[in-house]
Amino acid sequence: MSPPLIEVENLEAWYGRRRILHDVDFSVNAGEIRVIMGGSGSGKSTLLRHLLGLHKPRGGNIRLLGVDIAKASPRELLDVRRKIGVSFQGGALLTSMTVGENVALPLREHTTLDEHTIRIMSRLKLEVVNLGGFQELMPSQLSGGMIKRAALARAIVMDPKLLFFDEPSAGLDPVVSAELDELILRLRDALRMTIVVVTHELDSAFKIADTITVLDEGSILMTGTVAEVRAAPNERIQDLLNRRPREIVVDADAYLRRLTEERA
Ligand SMILES: Nc1ncnc2c1ncn2[C@@H]1O[C@H](COP(=O)(O)OP(=O)(O)OP(=O)(O)O)[C@@H](O)[C@H]1O
Repeated sequence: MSPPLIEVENLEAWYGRRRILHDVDFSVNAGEIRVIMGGSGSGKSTLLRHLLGLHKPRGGNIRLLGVDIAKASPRELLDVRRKIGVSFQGGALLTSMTVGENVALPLREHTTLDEHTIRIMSRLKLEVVNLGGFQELMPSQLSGGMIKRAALARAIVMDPKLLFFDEPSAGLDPVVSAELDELILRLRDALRMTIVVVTHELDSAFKIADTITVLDEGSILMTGTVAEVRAAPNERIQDLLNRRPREIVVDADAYLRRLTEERA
């Protein structure tokens, strides 16, 4: 069996004096769709930023495609980044360029391919996401779901081994969101991509995940298959699955102390 594409050991992440992630351990194997699930503020985006090497971990290790990203040279980091696709929340297409030009951007930036090949490759990827023939439109002429799909085409235009998708369903209606789920499954099956999806949408997570990592208050409650997560006896997991709110206990003194400490 090939080694995991992502290996995280004992990851610890801080913002200033606040510890956000601790004891985070998990790995992602080739060909799987891993969903990282957790409530608001559980640390999903922080984890994603560390996985992508945008922040250095305060403790622990992250190996991405076999490279320890905290110790990697800028050249090694660039090499790893070229093999990774990322689709962030909001899509972030450049509004002054056509859809086709947006999708072609990574090829222009990272390769020396000629114009004709770049056009063919970006058109092919637009077809993969069901946007064949839309290359000449401007992003403002697309619906929310189409923008997400165009951003996905851009994320996969370099045929990445590993694709990160942050909150695919955010801002989409259920039907469009279900279409995007189908597309993610197709990328795994047809293009054999390994995909990490960060979401708090349970329906979507259960539909697309091979495995789920459940994050809560900065640590991992469990990693398992959909069936294992659904059947987990852990009370906090069941609260998340049944959308039961956490009991909010406010310690006003501790809150004020932290505020003044953070300002000091
Ligand atoms: N740049 C930052 N500086 C300081 N604290 C931050 C920063 N970004 C996030 N945090 C804090 O870290 C914690 C985890 O936030 P994070 O955005 O990773 O959670 P999340 O699970 O992605 O939440 P959501 O689903 O609401 O986006 C939160 O308490 C948040 O306030």
